[in-house]
Amino acid sequence: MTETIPASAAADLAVPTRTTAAARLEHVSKVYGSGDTKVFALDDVSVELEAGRFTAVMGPSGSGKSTLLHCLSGLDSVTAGHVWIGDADLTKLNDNRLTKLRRDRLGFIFQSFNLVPTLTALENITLPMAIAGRRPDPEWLDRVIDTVGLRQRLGHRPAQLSGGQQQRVACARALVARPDLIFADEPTGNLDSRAGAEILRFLRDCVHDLGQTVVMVTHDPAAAGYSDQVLFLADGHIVDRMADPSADKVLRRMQNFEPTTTQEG
Ligand SMILES: Nc1ncnc2c1ncn2[C@@H]1O[C@H](COP(=O)(O)OP(=O)(O)OP(=O)(O)O)[C@@H](O)[C@H]1O
Repeated sequence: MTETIPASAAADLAVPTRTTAAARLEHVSKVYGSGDTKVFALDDVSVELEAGRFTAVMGPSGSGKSTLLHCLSGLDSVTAGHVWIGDADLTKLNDNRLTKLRRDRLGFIFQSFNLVPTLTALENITLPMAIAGRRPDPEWLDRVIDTVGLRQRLGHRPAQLSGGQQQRVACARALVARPDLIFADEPTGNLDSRAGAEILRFLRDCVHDLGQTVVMVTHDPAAAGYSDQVLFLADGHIVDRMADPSADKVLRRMQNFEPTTTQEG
């Protein structure tokens, strides 16, 4: 037996009703192409992400997971609807204000890390804060470095690091400014299971100890098991929501996955 909430109830749960949201989508659609090639990557999705929670986003390939993350984090524009980060409506911000909001309040961990090849690991980690004219809190910087296991590699350049170590630099870079929200797209995709588990535990601690909010796209039920809740997407809709997931529960849900087109909002 899974403990997932039926899709119809999930729809109700996903409708924005509280004011403590770190982020929310309000009737968001994202359409790619036109005519015969038109794709509704997101189709009238409304969802609220409460502050201080770790949310995993799962679903079949092409269901809209990355699109949801990109729209939610202001990396991509929406075709219709509104996107809120706290009380800021991203669809109303000009490019400069959107860039500033992303820089000051959001952290990103994506599959391609875009480390600067000429900078050391430490310089890469602190670069976004340096650009913003801010200094990292030394204690927090130390904790981040130790947690991601980079203490012995701080002077190395990306080419001198393994793929896993480069990913850990990218994680540290996203975490060091203590952003309100961290958006992660398959953050442990190329890490071995031990290194991946360390990153996931660290993200979970950021949420539970420091009140940060993490939204993570993953295909891995074990990774989703670290989250507080899982949103399941299919065909551009949120079709289910699982509270207090475990890897086993998520795996069973994925195995039984029967995409429906339950409408949100
Ligand atoms: N730039 C684009 N142009 C046209 N169609 C796109 C574009 N980006 C995404 N799509 C389409 O939108 C839908 C959702 O894509 P998205 O990448 O969000 O899915 P996903 O769930 O993240 O998939 P995966 O698990 O394979 O990464 C897919 O049908 C995809 O082909």
